[in-house]
Amino acid sequence: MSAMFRPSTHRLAYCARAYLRTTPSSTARLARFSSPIFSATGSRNTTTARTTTRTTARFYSSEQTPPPPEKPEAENKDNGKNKKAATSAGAGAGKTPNAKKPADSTLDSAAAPKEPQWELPAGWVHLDDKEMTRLAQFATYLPEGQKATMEQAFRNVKYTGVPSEFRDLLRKDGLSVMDAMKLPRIAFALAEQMNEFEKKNPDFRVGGQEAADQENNNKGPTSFDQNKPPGEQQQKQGKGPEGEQKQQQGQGGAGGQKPPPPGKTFEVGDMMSWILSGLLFYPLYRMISPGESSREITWQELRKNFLDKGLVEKLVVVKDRVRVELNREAARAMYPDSAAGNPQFHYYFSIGSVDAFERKLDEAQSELGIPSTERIPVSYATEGMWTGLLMAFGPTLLLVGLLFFASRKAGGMGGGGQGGMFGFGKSKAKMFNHDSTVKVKFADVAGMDEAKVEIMEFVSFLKSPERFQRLGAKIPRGAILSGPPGTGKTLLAKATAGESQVPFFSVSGSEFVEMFVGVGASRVRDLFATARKNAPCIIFIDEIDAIGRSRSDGGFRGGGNDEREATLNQILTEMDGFNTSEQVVVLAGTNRPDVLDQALMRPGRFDRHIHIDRPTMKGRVEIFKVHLTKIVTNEDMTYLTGRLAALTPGFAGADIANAVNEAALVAARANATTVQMIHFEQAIERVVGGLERKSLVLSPEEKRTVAYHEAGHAICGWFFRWADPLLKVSIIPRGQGALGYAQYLPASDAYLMNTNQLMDRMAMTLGGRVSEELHFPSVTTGASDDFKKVTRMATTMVTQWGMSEKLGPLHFQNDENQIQKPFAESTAQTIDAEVRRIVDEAYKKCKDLLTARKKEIGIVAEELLRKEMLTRDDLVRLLGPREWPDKEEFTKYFDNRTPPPFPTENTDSPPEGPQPAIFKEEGKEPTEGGAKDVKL
Ligand SMILES: Nc1ncnc2c1ncn2[C@@H]1O[C@H](COP(=O)(O)OP(=O)(O)OP(=O)(O)O)[C@@H](O)[C@H]1O
Repeated sequence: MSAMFRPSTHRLAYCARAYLRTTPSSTARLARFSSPIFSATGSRNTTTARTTTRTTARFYSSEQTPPPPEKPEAENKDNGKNKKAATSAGAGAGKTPNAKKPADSTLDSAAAPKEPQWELPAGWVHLDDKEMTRLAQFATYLPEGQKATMEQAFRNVKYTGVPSEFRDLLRKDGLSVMDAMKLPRIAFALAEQMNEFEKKNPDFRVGGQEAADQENNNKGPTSFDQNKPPGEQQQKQGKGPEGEQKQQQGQGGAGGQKPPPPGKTFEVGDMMSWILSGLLFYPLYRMISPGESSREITWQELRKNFLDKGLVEKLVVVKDRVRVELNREAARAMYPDSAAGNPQFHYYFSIGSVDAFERKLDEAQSELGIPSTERIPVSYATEGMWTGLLMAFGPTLLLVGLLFFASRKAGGMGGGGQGGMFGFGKSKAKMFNHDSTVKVKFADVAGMDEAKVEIMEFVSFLKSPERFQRLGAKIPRGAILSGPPGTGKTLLAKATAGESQVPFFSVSGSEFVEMFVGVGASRVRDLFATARKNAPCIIFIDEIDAIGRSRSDGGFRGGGNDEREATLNQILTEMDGFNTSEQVVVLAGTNRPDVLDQALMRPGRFDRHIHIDRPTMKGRVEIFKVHLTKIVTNEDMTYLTGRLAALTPGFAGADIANAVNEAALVAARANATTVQMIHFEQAIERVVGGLERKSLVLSPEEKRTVAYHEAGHAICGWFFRWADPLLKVSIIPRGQGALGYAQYLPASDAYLMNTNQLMDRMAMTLGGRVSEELHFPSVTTGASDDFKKVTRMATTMVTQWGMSEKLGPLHFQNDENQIQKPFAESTAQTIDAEVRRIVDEAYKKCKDLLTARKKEIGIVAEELLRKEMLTRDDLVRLLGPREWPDKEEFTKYFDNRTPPPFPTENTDSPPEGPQPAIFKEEGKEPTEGGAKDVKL
């Protein structure tokens, strides 16, 4: 076919070419000539524009009329649907398709409700339609989500204009690295200008305008859309006439960009970062994704798609590749949906040798009948060393530069501590102010009267500072609230804010720690700056040990502390920087006051150290009262709170809150209408001992062993004078690995223990094993945990409590982190010998008692096997009343009262794997200073 029509092809090709060639700098002219046409395309008639453009292109094809444009092979695959659109455009040459509204009229009628008030600043210029199209390309390569926003942001450029240097860049065919470096400056100027514009013309706010666009969607595309290549418009509006029709029916938005929520507006910072990211992203994207700015094609594709259609303007040979320079306007008209019309996009093909390429090109041109004077120019370029280097390292350098820029901004070093461009350095403190007032009051914090008194002073200071200032008193800058977890430190800080009715900034120490060095310090700066603005106020830093650790520890642990130290230094500086009249109080919470840096604790910073310990019996009663108000119960409150407090020695406020809530859950599970004593007891048992594991079925042999083991403990507790009285013993497995469970009621909150109490407790702990020895031919592994406790107790007696005559009143702290023991080898031997002596004594004491009470052990164990659980009353029935008087609280809450029936509850399944310890009694042995943690 091509052979048949060759003469006419030649003629047509010659005409088209003659037109182009006789015009000096054809490309430029063509572009300038076609620009108004494109504008008219947007405004009047798409097909006319395409036809006109096509006549300006070089046609060497074998048909008189331009052939239906085919897409380049590669693109056809990706974008086959576009082919239809292109074909219809080609076939429709000369016809008049549906007209579109003119750009300006659309803008006036739809996008812009009225003419904006705006004067172009000096050095700024308006963009023509072609330049607006180029501008739109900056958004082309952005991710979908950002693209629409970027396009909206650029829409107002029509009015605001751009710096003239930006227009120069837009006119260029490609951006150099130097050009790319100008972009941030331009972006800042542009963003500023656009914000100014929006301020003066609220109707033109990007979000608002978009909402208006959405409303006016039926009326036609916006001026910005019209400036897009026709292909893109077709894509957005649906294909061909149907698409336009749809749009006329008000459905055009369906195929177009997703409109943002109506009324959404952009802040200055938003605008800046959108524009900046768009402008930066574009060249960056182009540099790191060369695959998107160029595509390899074959010689056949070149011929079929470009050469035969007269679209090739020039060929540039670079080593073994040939870059194809197309007539952009013609290419765009022919392939509206492909990248061929994009001036930044290049096709290239590989060649075996330059000679072979030249020969092939000559043959092809001869076949197409192109006279030698009109042949496609071929130039030969060498890419310089710098270009090569830039291509190799440019993307990396740009990325590194951006990261550096971001981290500097993040650290606030360049941003003056304003939180940085991306807000890394902004404090994450939660602010509670008058609107979101902290509702907690001192009445909600129970059982810490001394701590409340201390902190009350801060409240008075914040409420009436003159009372203190009059007398020349300086108010403490801050207080450290320390204590075990869950004792109500955060609660107390909140209550302080709630009582003083001042803003409260709450932040956790760990929130200052980030990957970037300097972020923590920047956040501290930001926090204190915000606090000063909101003074009087309270800052609460929870878990301050995350950043306030002693700096001398740092070196020992090895590197990586720079960030933490910088943050700590910043806190120190900020706290020093307070003016005494500035009403900013800093409270901090920690479980580890011992590790804090001394500089933090010195007067002038956190001058007050408020230690909040686990609550006493009285404290627990009060805390229970606070939490029971949230629960539906008909129990006698005085008795209930007293009994529950007696049952929960060692519980912190959080444990109590949890136990009360658990009781309500247990009651709800049982479909009860109110929460009763049984539910509370069940909940406490659950909290202390873990879930019952009824699914763990023991063999009769094992059960028997467990029963005798537990009976041994119970008998010891019953007959040793200083042991804790037993409350309940059971052989129902509970929690992790505990096959038996005994609950003792410790002698109130014992803060001091004497040697007698310690010896009786150790003997009682060994009771399980001794009972096994007395009743069975061999012993089991079940007593391992008991031994651990006994050994630890004896070691502490010897090394810390000065309870060994041989060693005397010495304290040996054996630090596990230290390789060397802090005592001589002979001392170590003496310690070992003394520990052994004490344990042996306890063992002997236990064995003597249990041998004498072997019969009683049998009675208790058999009853236990029958009933699975025995209460104190059962023991009184079986063994007679206990010889030694019990504590007052014990008799008050546990004697002469019917013991609650043994609660039954849902069970969990046993954990996987072997369980080495088969008996476990809950509770801990006394710590330094007495038996604060006592068994249950
Ligand atoms: N004294 C108390 N009075 C009433 N409720 C308390 C008390 N102490 C703790 N609670 C309860 O325990 C919960 C947790 O307490 P909070 O968070 O204040 O403990 P914390 O000492 O800050 O713990 P951590 O050291 O783990 O941060 C509180 O929300 C409250 O319900």
